[in-house]
Amino acid sequence: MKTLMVRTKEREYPIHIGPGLLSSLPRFLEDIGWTVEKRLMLVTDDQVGPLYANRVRTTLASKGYRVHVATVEAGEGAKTLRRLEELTTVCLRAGLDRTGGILALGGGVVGDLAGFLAAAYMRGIPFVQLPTTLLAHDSSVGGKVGVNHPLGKNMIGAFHQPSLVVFDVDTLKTLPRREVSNGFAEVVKHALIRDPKFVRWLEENSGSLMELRPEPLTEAVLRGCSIKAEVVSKDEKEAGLRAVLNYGHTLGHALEAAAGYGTWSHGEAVAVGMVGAAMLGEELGLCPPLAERTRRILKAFGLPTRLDGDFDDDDLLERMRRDKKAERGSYTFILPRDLGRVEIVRGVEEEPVRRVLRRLRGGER
Ligand SMILES: NC(=O)c1ccc[n+]([C@@H]2O[C@H](COP(=O)([O-])OP(=O)(O)OC[C@H]3O[C@@H](n4cnc5c(N)ncnc54)[C@H](O)[C@@H]3O)[C@@H](O)[C@H]2O)c1
Ligand SMILES: O=C(O)C(=O)C[C@@H](O)[C@H](O)[C@H](O)COP(=O)(O)O
Ligand SMILES: [Zn+2]
Repeated sequence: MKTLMVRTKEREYPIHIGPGLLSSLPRFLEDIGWTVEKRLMLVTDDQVGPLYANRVRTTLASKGYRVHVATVEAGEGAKTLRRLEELTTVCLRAGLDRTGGILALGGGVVGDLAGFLAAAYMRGIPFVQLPTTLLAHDSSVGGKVGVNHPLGKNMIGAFHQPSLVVFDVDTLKTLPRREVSNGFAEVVKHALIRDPKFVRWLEENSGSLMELRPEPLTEAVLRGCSIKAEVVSKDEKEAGLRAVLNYGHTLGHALEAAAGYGTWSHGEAVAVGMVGAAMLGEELGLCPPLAERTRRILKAFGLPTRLDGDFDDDDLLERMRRDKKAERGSYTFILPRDLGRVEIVRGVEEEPVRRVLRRLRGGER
């Protein structure tokens, strides 16, 4: 097992990464001071629940914890205010009070939703992230929690740091292949924004990583989590630096919402968004040619790199102007300066963005 720490101004918490860790959950909870008196609400989805929820509940119950389980439907469609209200009802009926805690067992959807429940329930109770997707090496760390709005991704949310993250990499064995690719989009993102050596390592090891070979897989999760933890520790509330974690997301979020949440996975949309960001960096003369290399690495992880589908450019542009990073309706992007180095760029003109949308539709598949 490897442990990383996230250290913000107000708190610090561990991220444990390794195989078989769910069975040690009672010990990890004890380490952060959660006693058996703490009533727990385990939130999961209807795909993850049948695989892991019973095991987690039984492990905790055997040590004396009282654990309620709340299940939402699998997929992005569950990240809504409606589900938040329903989960609140479940918590109230179960008698959860301010001494209680939430466990988020699942991918980024469950993590964001249950984390927001924890942020809002009785104005805030603690929660623990138990990520089960590769993508969730990103979403479980850093405390961005929330739900979607029809007009934009994650438009309603909060910063609420977990008290603990336990990433049992054995859970990745049951991931469908599309979800493996989905998760690698954020791993590649972490490399592209911060670490050229990690980019080269991913290029060299894409084959064994896609086969989920335990050693390189754990290494990839660790390196991705380390980059996330380092950035969040320096800028918890996105005053500046943290925005680099949004590489590929200005277009990515617009695609997810425009296609209808859940049509494109988050990682697929971010993959196309990162190719677009590299193209935009090239168009604006900010970086050496990077779009083709970005495309190649993402393709090696089975990700899309083109804008296929019935998207209306004006609609996408409007959505990108509404992005959370935007100020006074101008386009803001995270753009590359070089391999492994990006920066926030405000006030981008519309014409180069339109050219990029056209470029993303052309070229080889
Ligand atoms: N808060 C953050 O910092 C942050 C970071 C990145 C992404 N996100 C959010 O995360 C969400 C995407 O997360 P995701 O890709 O994990 O999606 P997800 O939670 O929908 O999981 C993807 C699918 O895999 C299934 N699944 C999960 N674990 C499984 C397992 N071990 N075995 C078999 N099936 C399993 C789920 O039921 C679901 O159908 C998006 O809403 C995105 O906005 C948040
Ligand atoms: O943690 C962050 O900061 C990120 O930007 C990580 C992203 O991968 C993630 O998708 C996040 O939810 C996006 O945040 P948002 O503020 O753009 O909604
Ligand atoms: Zn993301």
